[in-house]
Amino acid sequence: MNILVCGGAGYIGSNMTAMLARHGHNPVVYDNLSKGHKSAIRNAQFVRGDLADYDLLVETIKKYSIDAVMHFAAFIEVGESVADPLGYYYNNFCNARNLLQAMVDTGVNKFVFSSTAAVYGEPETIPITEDIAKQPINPYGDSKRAVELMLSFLSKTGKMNYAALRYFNACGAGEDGTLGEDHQPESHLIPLIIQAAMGKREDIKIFGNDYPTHDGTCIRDYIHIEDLCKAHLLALDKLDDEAELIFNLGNGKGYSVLEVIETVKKVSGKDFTVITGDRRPGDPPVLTADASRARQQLGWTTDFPELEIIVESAWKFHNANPDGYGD
Ligand SMILES: NC(=O)c1ccc[n+]([C@@H]2O[C@H](COP(=O)([O-])OP(=O)(O)OC[C@H]3O[C@@H](n4cnc5c(N)ncnc54)[C@H](O)[C@@H]3O)[C@@H](O)[C@H]2O)c1
Ligand SMILES: O=c1ccn([C@@H]2O[C@H](COP(=O)(O)OP(=O)(O)O[C@H]3O[C@H](CO)[C@@H](O)[C@H](O)[C@H]3O)[C@@H](O)[C@H]2O)c(=O)[nH]1
Repeated sequence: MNILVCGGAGYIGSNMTAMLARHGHNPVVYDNLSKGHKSAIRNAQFVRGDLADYDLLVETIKKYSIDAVMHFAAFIEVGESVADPLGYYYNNFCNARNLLQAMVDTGVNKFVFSSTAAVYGEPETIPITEDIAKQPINPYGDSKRAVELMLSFLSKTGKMNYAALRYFNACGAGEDGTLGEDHQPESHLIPLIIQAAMGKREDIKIFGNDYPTHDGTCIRDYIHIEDLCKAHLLALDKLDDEAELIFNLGNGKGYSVLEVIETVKKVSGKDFTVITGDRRPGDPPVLTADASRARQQLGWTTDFPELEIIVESAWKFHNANPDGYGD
């Protein structure tokens, strides 16, 4: 299939682009490079453009005879979204609406959407199943939830089949460890700890050690980027017959911040300074996925569920690329 990968220069989108090519698809990356990296696209076809540019979207869809769209392009920082809600609703919701309009107007009716565990807010039950209440507690999660609702209504018109994939914490490096995480600025736990292990930052700060968890630090469900991308291929296949698919994507096993720090110490063989700071606003204590629906309905399996393997792949990437993609 000819697949438009919006946000294909970013962390997850670039891994997806590589996987699509490996599986015989023809990915076309559409990205404004506001956050992504041109070199992460490798030799995939590339259109530099913004999601707000309806005419360029339509032109691109027609030019490359696009059959389906995978949509990764968004702003992704919870804290930033609290400071700039309008910017987040604009890029994550209004621009997604623009993209969907371009698809409907050109007759493209398969859409895979990057959603997030942040749509659940502070869940009352753990592990999280897809059907529990969706009560986002920040503009980032709410902007993603708003797109989900728009997709649900749109699918009922018969004009769009969609999969909303609710990622838990994406991490590690894919494509033989050469496509890793390089966000500017970086806010994600594993790359930040690795920077501390590499001596690129003075320390790692734990955001709160007074949570109701076994060691007081937050628990998250870390999912390897390759396993995450694999689920997109499976979901895409299902969109021939299904109008509406919603899946959690996580391993179902939680690790605390302290356990992640210990794992990086073990994998790297390095010691570094760990300090404890205040809680970060908007952080729920525990987020772990019940992903049995994806396992049952998609036949999804994970190849790299162990945190140590995930951290090893990230460590390898950051050592080989100490300045990330260097741009
Ligand atoms: N990283 C995670 O753990 C995680 C977890 C849950 C959900 N997600 C979702 O997955 C998606 C990808 O995340 P990521 O970590 O790869 O982010 P990323 O920032 O690395 O990639 C996003 C890409 O989209 C591009 N982009 C943003 N706005 C654009 C616009 N208006 N027009 C064109 N291009 C634009 C950026 O340049 C970048 O290349 C996002 O939608 C995010 O919300 C990520
Ligand atoms: O320097 C740091 C950075 C993070 N953390 C903690 O580490 C955990 C993981 O944080 P982070 O890597 O920033 O991920 P999350 O905030 O859990 O969010 C990620 O995972 C969510 C789904 O679970 C997605 O919605 C988001 O897009 C994605 O960034 C959280 O408890 C943070 O408080 C620290 O203690 N110190």
